[in-house]
This record gives sequence, structure tokens and C-alpha cells, in this order.
Amino acid sequence: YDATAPSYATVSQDRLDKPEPQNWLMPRGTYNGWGYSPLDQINAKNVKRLIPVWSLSTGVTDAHQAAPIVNNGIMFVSTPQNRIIAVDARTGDTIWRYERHLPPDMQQLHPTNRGVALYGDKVYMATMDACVVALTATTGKVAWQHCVAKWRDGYYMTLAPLAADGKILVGVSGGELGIRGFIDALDAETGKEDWKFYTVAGPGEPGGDTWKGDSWKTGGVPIWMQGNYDPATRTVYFGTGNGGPWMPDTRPGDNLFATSAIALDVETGKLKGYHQYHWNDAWDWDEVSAPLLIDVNRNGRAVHELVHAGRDGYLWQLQRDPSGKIGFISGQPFVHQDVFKSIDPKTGRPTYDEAKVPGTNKKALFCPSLWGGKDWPMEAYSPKTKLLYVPANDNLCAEIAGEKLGPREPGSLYVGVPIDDIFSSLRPRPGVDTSKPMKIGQLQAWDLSTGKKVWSHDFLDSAMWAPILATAGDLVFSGGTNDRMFRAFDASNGKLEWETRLNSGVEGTPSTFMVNGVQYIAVLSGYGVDAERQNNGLKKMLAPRLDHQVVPNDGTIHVFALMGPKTETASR
Ligand SMILES: O=C(O)c1cc(C(=O)O)c2c(n1)C(=O)C(=O)c1cc(C(=O)O)[nH]c1-2
Ligand SMILES: [Ca+2]
Repeated sequence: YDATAPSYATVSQDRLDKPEPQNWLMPRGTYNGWGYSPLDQINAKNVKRLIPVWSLSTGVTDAHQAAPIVNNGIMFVSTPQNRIIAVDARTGDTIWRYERHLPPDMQQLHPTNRGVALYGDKVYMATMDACVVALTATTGKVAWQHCVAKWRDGYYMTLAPLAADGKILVGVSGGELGIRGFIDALDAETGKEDWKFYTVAGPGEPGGDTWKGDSWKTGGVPIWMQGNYDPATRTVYFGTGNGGPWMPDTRPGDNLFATSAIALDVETGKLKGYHQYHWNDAWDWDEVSAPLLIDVNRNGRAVHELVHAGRDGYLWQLQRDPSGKIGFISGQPFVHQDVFKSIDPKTGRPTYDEAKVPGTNKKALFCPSLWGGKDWPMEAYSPKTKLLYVPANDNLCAEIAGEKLGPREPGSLYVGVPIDDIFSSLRPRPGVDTSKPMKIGQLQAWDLSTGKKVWSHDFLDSAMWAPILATAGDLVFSGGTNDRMFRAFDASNGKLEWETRLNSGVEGTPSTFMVNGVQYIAVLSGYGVDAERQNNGLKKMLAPRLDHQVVPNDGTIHVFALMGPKTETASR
């Protein structure tokens, strides 16, 4: 009998509203999306003593992006192919495993999963075949499942569900398959649908006049990242994806609510407000990472903001209102961006350089690339340093041209750009000398009060493709580079404090937690999907410098703690 063995603690709405510091109950730790932990046992002074405590192979390869979710010493990890592993977070001993039997004839464009949600006594996962499964947290047995769409019709799910107000909120991927995107709220107990919100406004609905003819039926606007939540106003905030098909002339108009931040009433799913970052998207710039809820000090006044580092390469600061309305404050490039000619100072609406807008039979070279100034990996915010940390990719561009599309075939790509052209679209920023090590990936830190970049840690010949964890120990953690490193930086100046090389590329969402007085840092390795596709583009662009480079794909859970007597007892 182990008196210190973890036992499951029911996840109430109160606990989700204010998670205990020792737990990590959702992908970003808290509903505001900060990716911040108040734990400080591991700090800038002692992080050099950080050592591996345990690791565990997940048994699958490809993009492991989920955060290890921890509730009272029990860790839940989801992986590609929709598996979940529940382990004793101190030892790595497996408690149970769940494996979804996915249809064998299903093609996966983005074989990944961004994490589980906890609510009550259940664990929830959104699946590649467009279903939500609820498992009993202590046993891993299926309590219910509910399919929100037909995978044969091009719908799939990669996001972590958001648990709030007794509901499980999910959205669908398929922006490259001609879907009509939506968010569904399911009853956490039964799986019954409570409400549905279509992200492509239909005829007669608000925003419906921003789509012409039947274009709304295949308008895309996927939701493939978890939302954030404001319990005080009971508002959920999501970021929305690209319009489909990609070429903007196939769907003239602004295309609401594509590439936007949207605010929905958690109870009813009613739209309370929105801000479209860029209209009539032409670049696959999904703006799916949900805006962070941050109170920013402006001249002694706390302004309630929504902050988003866009795939369009702009850092957006918006204002949130108790009514859910979203106002515009500022937008400025955080990487080289040559598409926007200006931003309306009142509304934030950009004007475009038409030469940078690809179309059907119209080639365009534009910066940043299709993968954006920042793709899905989430920013972090530390209330201690008051800095926003952005995983950015600078000096990259892309060149594509559209081709005429036939009618949509359910379940097939409906992009209007040949897939091989997409994977070979990456270009260096014009004028950059690629014969020398090239500045690409950056971990940037921004002061939101002044709108100034405070520091940047730059990586050569590598993108930066991983979410950030910030801690009260004055550290920020992240992987994301093509050298398999997992790193800790000083949160105030970006100095590298610690790094370790893992078995494969790291694009996991780091988390931190405490059990029996020991603080741990956890992250998944496992490389794939678009981080790998973009890196393949870099290899061609920078040849022969990266010719020898191999980034393995194997998935592993890694857990670290400080070397010392406490760690030794903890890991035994
Ligand atoms: O339009 C969509 O539905 C959709 C879905 C996904 C996804 O579900 O992962 C990605 C994208 N688009 C996308 O454009 C993109 O760059 C991307 C990168 C990744 C990844 O896991 O690295 N997923 C996705
Ligand atoms: Ca997309």
C-alpha cells in the first residue's frame, strides 16, 4: 500500500476556474490561455540541475503536440492516432491506455492531437474521425461517444476540447477539404449536442452577405485549436481558420467569420462579438490559436485585451468588453510581412498589395509563408515579467498559384493549389543570402503596454515550431527547433539557461506540476506534420547545410525535475 499514491480528484467548474498551482488541468493551464504556472521551485538560478526523472514511449510516431495534463499526480497524454495514456506522474507507471480504432481507409492530412480535456470524472478527446469520446478518468473505459460530422465528408478533429459550464466544446478541421466549419457544445455527462455555431455564416445569418452564391457551403473556416474562456462574462473565445478553397477569387467577399477571433455565449452558442484579422484570406493563414485574455496596463489603467500573434505575421491587440464585443487596439508586424500595405487605425482592417495575393492562374510570392509568422503553436504570457512570448518564424515566404477547381468530392482535398506545389512553396525572403546560416526561428518577448519587442532569441537554419510554457521561476520552456533540443530561457532577457537533446523533434506543449512537494516539467517529443513539412522545405532551401540532418518522429513523454534528494525519492 502506497499512502502517497495519487487518487483521482473530481474536476469541478470551480477547480477549472481557479486551478491549484500544483495541477495542470487544461492545455494552457488556465482559461485565459496564458500557459503560465505560479510554481517556482525550478527557477532561473537552479535550472541547470534539471534532470530527466522518467520517460515513456507512446508507441506512435508523428506530431506529438498535446500538453501532459495533470490532476493530483495523474497524467493524461493524448497522441496521434487518438490514443490516450494515463500514468502515475511521479513514476511513469501506466495506469491505463486507450486506443481508438480509426477507419483503416481514412487518409490523415494532419495526424496529430492537441490534448484532452478533464471535467467531472471524465477525460475527453476529439478524434480524427470527427467524434468526441468521453472516458472514465480512473479506468479509461468509454462512457459515451458522439460523432459531430462524417469523416468521409472531409471533417476531422485535432484540437483539445474545451470543458466549461458542463459542456465540452469542440470544432472541426477540414479547411483544405471544402467543409463548412462549426463549433459544437456537447453535454459533458451525456454527449448530447447543446448547441452548434457555424463559422461560415449562411444566407440570412449575420455575416451571410460576405459570401456569394453557394460559396458558403464549402467555405472552410475550420476550428482546430482549443478556445479560451472568461468565466466572469461566460464568454468563450476561439480563433478561426482559413476560407476554402484557398484562392480568394473563388469566394469573393470578406468571408465572415474566417481568420477571426470570435466570442460566443457559452450557454447558448450565440455570437457576441468578432474581429476579423484579415479578410478574404488567400494564404492559408488560419488564425486558429485563440486570443489570450490579458489585462494590459496602459497609462495606469488596466485594459482588458485579447492578444494574438497571427499567422498573418501581425501581433494583434484587441479590446474585450463584458458584452463580448471585440474592439481593435493595434496591429503591427512581428516578422517580415509584405502583404499588408496599411491598417485602418480605427478598425484594424488591412489593405493588401495586390501583387502579393495569389489567385486562380495568378502566381504570387508573399511573406510570411503559408505556415505564417506563427502557425498553431501557442504564445505564453507571464504576469510576473508582463511579457508575451511568441514562437515566431521570420524571413520566410511562399510562392503559389491557384488552378481551376472542379466540383467538390466529399473527403478529397479541395484547395485549388496542387499539394506538391504547397509542399514546395517555401522561399527565402528576397535579398537574404541563403549560403550563410540564416536567421529563421525566434523566441520573441513583447511588452504589451508599450507595444515594443523587448528581446528575441534567434535560431539559425531552423524554424521555431512549439508552444511556450512560462513559469514564476522566471523561466520559459520550449522545443520547436530541428536539432531536437528542449530548452529553458531566462524569462526576462531570453538567455539560454538549460537545454537537453531528446530522442526526436519536440513540438509538444510543455506543462508543469507538483506532486509531494516536487515540481516537474513535462513535454512530449515526436516530430511530424507541418513542422516536418516546413523543415523539408528548409532542407531544400538551405542545401547542402541540412543534408545530413535527421529528425526522428518517435513519440515519447519526458519528465524532468531538479537533481537532489527529493527527486530521488520521488522517482523510485
Ligand atoms: O484548415 C484546416 O482544417 C487545417 C487543419 C489543421 C489541423 O487540424 O491540424 C492544420 C491546418 N489547417 C493548417 O493550415 C496548418 O498549417 C496546420 C499545421 C498543423 C500541424 O499540426 O502542424 N496542422 C494544421
Ligand atoms: Ca488550413
